[in-house]
Parts: sequence; C-alpha cells; structure tokens
Amino acid sequence: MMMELLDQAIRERLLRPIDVQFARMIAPDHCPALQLAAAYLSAEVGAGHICLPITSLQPQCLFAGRQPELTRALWHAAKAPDVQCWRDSLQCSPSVSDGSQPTPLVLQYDRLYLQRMWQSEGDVVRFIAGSRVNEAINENQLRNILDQLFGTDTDEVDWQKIAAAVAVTGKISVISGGPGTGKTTTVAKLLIALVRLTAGAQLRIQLAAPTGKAAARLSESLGKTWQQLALNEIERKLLPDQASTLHGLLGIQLNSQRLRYHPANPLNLDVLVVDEASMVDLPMMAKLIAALPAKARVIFLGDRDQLASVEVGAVFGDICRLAVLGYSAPRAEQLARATGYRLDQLCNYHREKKNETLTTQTRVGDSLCLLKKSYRFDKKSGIGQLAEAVNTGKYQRALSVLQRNHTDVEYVVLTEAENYKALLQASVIGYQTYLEQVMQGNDAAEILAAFNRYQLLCALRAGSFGVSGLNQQIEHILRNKGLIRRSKRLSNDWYSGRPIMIGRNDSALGLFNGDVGIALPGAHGHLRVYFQLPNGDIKSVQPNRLPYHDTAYAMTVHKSQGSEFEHTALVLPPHFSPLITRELLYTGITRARRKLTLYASHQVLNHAINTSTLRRSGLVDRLYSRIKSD
Ligand SMILES: Nc1ncnc2c1ncn2[C@@H]1O[C@H](COP(=O)(O)OP(=O)(O)OP(=O)(O)O)[C@@H](O)[C@H]1O
Repeated sequence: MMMELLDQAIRERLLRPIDVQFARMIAPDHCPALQLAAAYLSAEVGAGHICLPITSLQPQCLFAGRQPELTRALWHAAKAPDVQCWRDSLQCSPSVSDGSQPTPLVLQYDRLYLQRMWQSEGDVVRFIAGSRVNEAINENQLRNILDQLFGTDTDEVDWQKIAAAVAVTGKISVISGGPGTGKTTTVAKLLIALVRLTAGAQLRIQLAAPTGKAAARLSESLGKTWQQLALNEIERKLLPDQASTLHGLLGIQLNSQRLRYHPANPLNLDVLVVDEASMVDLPMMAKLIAALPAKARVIFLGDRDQLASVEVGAVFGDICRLAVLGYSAPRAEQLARATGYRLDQLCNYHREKKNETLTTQTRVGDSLCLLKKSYRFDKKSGIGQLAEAVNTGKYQRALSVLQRNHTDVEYVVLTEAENYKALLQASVIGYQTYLEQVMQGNDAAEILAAFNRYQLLCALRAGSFGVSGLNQQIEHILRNKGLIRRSKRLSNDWYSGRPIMIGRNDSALGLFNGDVGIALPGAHGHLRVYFQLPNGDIKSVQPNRLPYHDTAYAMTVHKSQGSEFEHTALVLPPHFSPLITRELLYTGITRARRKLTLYASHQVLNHAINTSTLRRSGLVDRLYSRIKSD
C-alpha cells in the first residue's frame, strides 16, 4: 500500500524515483512509517536540507502542503499519528540508530539523517566547537599593529578592526558582511597583522574560494589592497598572491572520491582564508576540515544573507546565527584591549554575562564578527538601499527604491510581451561591445574583461524567462544582426565569441563549475575556448575537450555566486515559483557593482521578498547540546 502511494508521489512529482528506490532498499514492507520517512528524507536532502525533523511528518507539513489528498493518504498509510509514534517506529527499525551503530539512517534530537550527513555535520560541529581564543598573545604588540593598520580613532567603532582582532586572536573565525563591507580589506590587513605578530616565523598562508571566479577575485582584490599598504620585503614574500579553488586546494580528483589532502596527509599551511564561504556545502566543509593540520588557523569570509550552497546545507549561515549571542565578557574585554574601544562601544557585549561560564556556543559566538557598513554603496545608492530592503523583507520599501529614479537602478515592470522584447534588446546592447571586440580580433584577456561588464541573470533555468529560453532568443537576435556567425568547422553550437559556463569540475583540465570562457579563433584559425585562471593567466582549451557546459549570455543567480558584474540585469519570471526567494533576489541584486536593471512584476517581487529559504539542519542545536553529549 505505502509503496503504491510512493509511486504515485513520483508521478505527482512530489518525489524522485531515486527517493522511492532508497526507501525500498532500506525499509521492509511491514515498516510503512520508515518507508515514507526514508523516501521523504531522501527528497529533502535532494532539496538541500541536511536532515528531516520528525515533527514535519504531519499531513499539513509533508511536501509543503502540495497534493493534500495524496499527502493525507501517505500519512494514514504510515500508521504513525503523532511524533511519539514516529519516534517509536523509527527507533525499532534495524536501519535506524542514534549514531552509535553504522546504520543507513540516524535519529538524533528528533531529526532523521542519512548516516553520511549526520557524520559530516558532527565533524563540523566538533571542529567549530574546538574554536579557542588565544590568550597567550602579546596584547600590547597586537594593539600597536592594529592601530597602525586601522588607525586609532575611537569615536566610532570600526568593525573591521574588531573583525581583525577576532581573527588574529582566535583559531577559527567567521566574518560575514554584505557587498563592499570590506571583508577583503579586513582580511588583507589581518594577514599582515598575523605576519607581523609572528615576525621571523615562516607563516604558510593559503587562500581559497569555492569557484575559480571567486578565487580570482580574491587574489586580485587582496593584491590591490596590499599594493596600497607599506609592506617590507619579508611581508610581501609571506603574503600569498594567488588563491585556489577548494577543489584545487584539496586535490580532488576528477570523477573520484579520492583527495590528495586528508587527515593522514594534511594540508601544508598555518593559515587558511576561505572566501565566499556561504557557498561551501556540508560535505565540502567536512572534507576541508578533515584536511586541516591541527594547529591551523582558519578564517571564513562570506555573506550570510546570500543563497546557501547549491548542494546541501548552509553551514556558514548556520554558524552566523550564533552572532545573536554577542561576545562573552572575557572576550569583549580582550577585544576592547586589542582595539582601544570602550566595552560599551562593543554593542554586542552584555554586561549581565559578567560571571557566565564559557560554553561551546559562547565560544563560537566569540569567533564571529558581522560587518555592516558598506563602503561600496553609499547611503544614496539605489543598489545598496534595494539590497537592504530585500534583505529585511520590506516590499514597499523595495518598491519605493525602485521607483525613485536612482541612477544605478533601473526597474522594468515585466508584465507584457513588449517588455520581453525590451529585455532582449537591452541584453543584445549589453553584449554588443565584447562581440565587436571579438570581430576586431582583440586579445582574449580584453574580450573576457569586456564580457564581464554586463551579465543577464535569471531566477530559473527553464522557460522563456529562464536561462535556456533567453540564451536561445539572444543568440537568435545576435545572429540576425550579424554579431555572431556559426563556425564551419565545428558542430552547430560553436561560433567565435560564444560565451560558455562550465557546469562540472574537471581538475585534470583545471576548470571548475562556474568558470566562464569565450570561444575565439586560435593560432590556426580553429576555435578554442579561453578562460582566465585565478592567477590572472589566460588558458585555452579545445571545445570538444570541455566538461559539461552551457551558453552563458544568461546564467542562473545560483551560478553567478562568487562573481560580480559592472552591470547586472536580473530577470524574475512573470509567474511566481517557490524557487524565487528573498535570498535569491538579494544575491542577484548584489552581483551588480555599478548598475542593476531589474525585470520583474510587482507581484512576483512581493512574493520573492516574503519567501525566505530555510535549510533544515541540526548544526546549531548540536552545538548547543554538545556539552551534554556528542
Ligand atoms: N574602512 C574603509 N574605509 C574606506 N574604504 C574602504 C574601507 N574598507 C573597504 N573600503 C573600500 O570599499 C570597497 C569594498 O571593499 P572590499 O572589497 O574589501 O569589500 P568586500 O566586502 O570584500 O566586497 P565584495 O562584496 O566585493 O566581496 C573597496 O573599494 C575598498 O577599498
């Protein structure tokens, strides 16, 4: 009975065949509750959640209220009317344990996990909980160094200085801030502070980011910041000039689970900076942590309000939730001594915590710093105000920003076919400059830079307002205008100037998911695809050797994470989809450096601003309960 209903759920697109297959594998026919829980858990993990709270196994919550009749039938067939029954049914199954046995499923704190997800989450919890503040540091020396780097003005708190103090005095630190809040500037200075504090020691510093684009941006902006600061020869030598992708850093092999770096062969570094950490999924985070040497210091940078990782989990966002705790009293006092601010200026500090005992969660809170002041967008900037309104869920405010004629924000109400044409025409104008450079035979670096100035972002992949429809339409118009011409030598997809985005990592080629390249004639006239590497070098690859890729006039907001464009055009489809969330909108808006054009209807915009993504995990609760168990 249950399996028949689960098969029906596949037909209704509530479940994927793989979810039901999984349930079949681990749950016998006489355990309908386990069958439903296993299939639903598999689907939830497929949707990015780490676990399934068993409290959500109720008819009104199952499958987010879609297909209520089928959902109710599934729930009845499970014969588990309340949470206690679910607990009992699951706990008595040989496929479920509390984690002490190697069972396929783990039930802990009323959350059901796949064994490997539970394991990875536990690894991250243990690592984060191991965060310690370094009390042995020479505070006078630190104060002098931070004063040199950040100045001595104490009228207004410079949270960048606090963030640097947090990172320099802690083993693990997490710095979150929106666009232009100075994360890179802070990390540039705090790395100098670390080098100065450990004068004479050969500090091994490495930089990494989840995508090639983000790694390239990190190398470039750190390099620029260091150029502006007075550094001596030794400091220049110790500060790294290149960031790598996390895949490259860990030596992840193509189509293999094997890593070059792991607990038995840890990474050769003392300090690791991970930028765009909100994009790092749980399995990758667990791999990274496992490969770190015991004494390594790690600094995670990111924006907690952006979309979470494409795969499972939102580790960075989860950890940042502990920022509400503020700093413990001893930590606030140490930070005040290191930076010269008064305790009452550190607004996160709570006096009533004076005699508290330090717990795991307060120690994690002590490792965080949120940067809020944007140096890129001033108070008058439309992009900054719009991002803020979206992030705080204020639709009316967002609408008034959009309607106020800011020079950096253009709003096109997307309701009619006319506006669709206008969107296509604007995109063609946006891409015209780089295509003219392609025709003039300019060099690849110049063309790649020109392509980067304008980017069309879509909320969805499918449909005429999605990536596939817009790519097709734009190519069609560009061809009619003579701006692109098909290659005679290669299959129909290829032509000089075709922009593509890599969709799968290929470590042998050194190309990673999200890398953007442009097809251009090589030395013998044959098309090759040119990419800019994280170190700024240009490399070219034959089109037929590329891993999975797509045309990239339009790309999804998900794929654009870690990149920024001078002019970003963001398209929301005219009909709402649950995939269009506040985080997606915020991420899309904040990809724009100087200009944003938003194509959206009022209604979809309103829905998006009021739909916040929740990635279910047990990370925060496991951190809280670590003292008792784990
Ligand atoms: N304290 C500061 N005073 C003045 N300008 C600053 C300060 N901090 C950063 N900036 C400037 O603001 C801009 C953004 O800084 P930065 O690149 O460090 O921010 P970010 O948070 O890393 O940005 P992104 O969103 O690109 O990751 C840069 O031009 C930088 O020089």
